[in-house]
Amino acid sequence: MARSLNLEEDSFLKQYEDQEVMAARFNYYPTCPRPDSVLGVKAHSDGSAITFLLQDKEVEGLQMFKDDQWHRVPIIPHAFVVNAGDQMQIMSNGIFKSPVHRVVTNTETERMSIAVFCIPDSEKEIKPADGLIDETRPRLYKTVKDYVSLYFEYYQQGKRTIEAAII
Ligand SMILES: O=C(O)CCC(=O)C(=O)O
Ligand SMILES: [Fe+2]
Repeated sequence: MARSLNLEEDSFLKQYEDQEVMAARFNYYPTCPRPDSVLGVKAHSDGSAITFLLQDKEVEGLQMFKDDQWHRVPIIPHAFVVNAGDQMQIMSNGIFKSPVHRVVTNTETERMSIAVFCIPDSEKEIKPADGLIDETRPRLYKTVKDYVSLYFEYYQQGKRTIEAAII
């Protein structure tokens, strides 16, 4: 990802490695009699740097918000959905966007997924890479630390954490 922005290959990794965390979440969505009013997971962006998601290989449910609309994410069996998280949005100075997504429920079939979150070391400072800041593209985000703790606080209040990091 760094190379695709003409940065040194380790520019993002060196910001966050040492005690970085890979946390897996196993999601189980039972059938729901009222999918019109109940979500499996409310709209959010991930607080990670990167998320690898293995969707259920038969049951859809994940949706991404783009251009003011929700779009279903099709199932590609055995393929991962790779999402940039908020901390990647910060390190890339807004070039890689951390998408808002949600999971809808259905009346017919239960669904499962596994999300693996790659999370920077909570002791490390995360900030936009120097090579991505210039007069035409000013720095967009503050330096953050232990973003995930802040993330859970904001998540519970239904707010987007990335907004707190905007300069
Ligand atoms: O179940 C899914 O497809 C997505 C779950 C998700 O967005 C998450 O665990 O952060
Ligand atoms: Fe997510």
